[in-house]
Amino acid sequence: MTEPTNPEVLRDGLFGGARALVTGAGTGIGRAISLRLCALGMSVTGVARREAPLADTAELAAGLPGGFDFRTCNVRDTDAIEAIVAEAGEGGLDLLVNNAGGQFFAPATGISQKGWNSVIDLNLNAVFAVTKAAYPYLKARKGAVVSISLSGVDRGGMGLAHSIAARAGVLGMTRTLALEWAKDGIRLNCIGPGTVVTSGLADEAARQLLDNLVAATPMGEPTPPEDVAELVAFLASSAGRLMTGQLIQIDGAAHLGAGLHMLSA
Ligand SMILES: CCCCCCCCCCC/C=C/C(=O)SCCNC(=O)CCNC(=O)[C@H](O)C(C)(C)COP(=O)(O)OP(=O)(O)OC[C@H]1O[C@@H](n2cnc3c(N)ncnc32)[C@H](O)[C@@H]1OP(=O)(O)O
Ligand SMILES: NC(=O)C1=CN([C@@H]2O[C@H](COP(=O)(O)OP(=O)(O)OC[C@H]3O[C@@H](n4cnc5c(N)ncnc54)[C@H](OP(=O)(O)O)[C@@H]3O)[C@@H](O)[C@H]2O)C=CC1
Repeated sequence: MTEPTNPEVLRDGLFGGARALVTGAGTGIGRAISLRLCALGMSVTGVARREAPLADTAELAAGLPGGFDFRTCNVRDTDAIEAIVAEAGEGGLDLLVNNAGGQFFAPATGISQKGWNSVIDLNLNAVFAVTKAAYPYLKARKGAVVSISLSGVDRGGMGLAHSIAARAGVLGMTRTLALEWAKDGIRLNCIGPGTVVTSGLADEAARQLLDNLVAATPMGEPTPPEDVAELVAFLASSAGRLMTGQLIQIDGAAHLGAGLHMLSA
């Protein structure tokens, strides 16, 4: 097997002088993305609601070539997140990673209108607000946007009507903005991880679901957050310079398998 990192492309210092905004940087995939970008020299501003996990990410990033600072904010608070994007953007913005997100598993008949709206707000409306607010800054530096989605967005998934609808919306937005903003040199892509073992799936109640999801993944293993981070770095690098409007599923063939989309909590 080859190493996951191609030294020709993702080499030390690659992102020196570049700046990123990563939502949901306090834990899990967002933390892994932030640390990898910092290791490659990027200055990262992380956003999440809780200060303590963000401070832990900052501690882990200490000593890496890039830098990590953070702001606490609920991405569903449009005014607050737009102000943070503007503040970060004034210093220059090369990469936006829309990672904050999540949902609960429930059959559609068990999703109230409020529950639907909550998940759409978090996983679609907030992504639009952040991406639109970042536009002038990304345009100034021909930057990139990577939105973390879900494996199987184009297939559906039991118990995830709200989340799949939101992520499919983000994919449609991504493809449309890839067209509209191509003239500005801005590229936008989505990554669809399969099952990633993070704190969001760590409690006992989620354990059985996790085991079932992994068992239904053809390659039989979860996706490490570091693999997602590596793909983000690739898409942000010059190696991805002609890649835009794509959904890249990094899921051990979960989206092709017979069973994952049929599982529910
Ligand atoms: C090939 C196809 C494959 C398909 C599947 C592949 C999938 C791969 C594996 C996917 C695994 C995904 C993992 C992750 O996403 S990890 C991240 C983990 N963390 C989370 O997901 C947490 C996210 N949750 C939240 O942020 C919030 O809970 C949420 C935004 C969803 C809601 O926040 P809000 O503050 O608005 O919440 P409220 O408490 O006010 O509730 C709002 C309404 O929602 C209803 N609700 C909440 N939970 C449930 C539930 N479990 N069931 C039903 N309804 C729920 C709640 O009752 C409120 O509505 P009402 O007032 O009308 O009752
Ligand atoms: N884990 C998995 O199996 C998979 C996850 N995904 C997606 O990947 C993304 C990251 O997931 P993962 O790392 O597992 O999740 P985690 O729950 O570990 O991390 C989520 C991060 O987002 C932050 N966050 C959540 N809601 C908000 C909000 N409203 N405003 C600001 N920040 C917020 C959290 O911090 P705080 O709580 O402090 O706000 C935390 O930093 C999500 O979009 C998820 O749906 C996709 C496929 C599979």
